[in-house]
Amino acid sequence: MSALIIDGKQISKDIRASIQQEVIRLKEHNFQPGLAVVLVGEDPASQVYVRNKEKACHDLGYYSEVHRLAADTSQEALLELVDKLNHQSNIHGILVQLPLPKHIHEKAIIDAIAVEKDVDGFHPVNVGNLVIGDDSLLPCTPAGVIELIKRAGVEIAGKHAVVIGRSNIVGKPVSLLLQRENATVTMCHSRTANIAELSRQADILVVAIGKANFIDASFVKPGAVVIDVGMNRLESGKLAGDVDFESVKQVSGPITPVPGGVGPMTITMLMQNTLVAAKRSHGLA
Ligand SMILES: Nc1nc2c(c(=O)[nH]1)N[C@@H](CN(C=O)c1ccc(C(=O)N[C@@H](CCC(=O)O)C(=O)O)cc1)CN2
Repeated sequence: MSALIIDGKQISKDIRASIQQEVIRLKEHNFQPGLAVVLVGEDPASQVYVRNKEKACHDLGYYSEVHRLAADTSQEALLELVDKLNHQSNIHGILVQLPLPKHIHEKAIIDAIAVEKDVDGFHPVNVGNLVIGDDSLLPCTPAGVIELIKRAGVEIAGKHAVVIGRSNIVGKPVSLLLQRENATVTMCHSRTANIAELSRQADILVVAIGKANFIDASFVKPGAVVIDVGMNRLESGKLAGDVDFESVKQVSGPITPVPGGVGPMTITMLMQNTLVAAKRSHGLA
């Protein structure tokens, strides 16, 4: 039997359609969510992501500002811009595109974003709230992973989830979110001795290790849900996930492809977070 392919593009479309309905309702009350995106430098992939964020804002009817700054912009100048956006009442979400040029201390910039406008969910207060289970803006890619699993009709509670990768932006938060959904979570990383053995125990396997095609069918229990967060650009220019999709889909249950799986959800969840931040700023959520 062939596995169900979890279509991140279609799920994204469905979520955006309901966001759009809500934005129309808010507009009737003269209220428009606003997102500011800041890009420093000319990294080609970042330029594409920022353009896609700008387009998503336009399509959904958000107010948006994109600040494109030169690669040699100083940390002080960037902090000044963040401070200005923190005080701008028509901006409810601020996103500084990562990675930043090496001379800028990423943490200093993230820490400077107002907690209630941190639609990336990277500010330490939002991370802390996630750890203790309080309401917070959730990091977009991990939130997208949970949404994909749920919309594939998979019950998370009581399952054994194995997360491969422990980054601050994916592995750690996705583990916390799975735990919040009442999964039992095992985290593996580059120093885990028996990754294959542990991942074969997973009912839900989330892979975010940054190594192209690292997971083959021998790592996967028959029927397990497989979520591939990897995005590795091969020398050929092709994009590959961390999961060898062709091999794994022969044994797995529902599985995400790359591209077209988790990736499209990142911007959709950013739009969702911006809506939540905007509504909260007006006491509506
Ligand atoms: N401030 C942030 N910076 C970065 C984040 C983030 O969440 N916040 N994530 C990534 C980049 N990113 C959004 O910013 C992003 C990455 C990938 C996709 C996506 O749709 N991928 C497609 C394939 C695209 C391609 O062909 O290159 C897919 O997987 O289908 C969207 C957004 C790093 N920076």
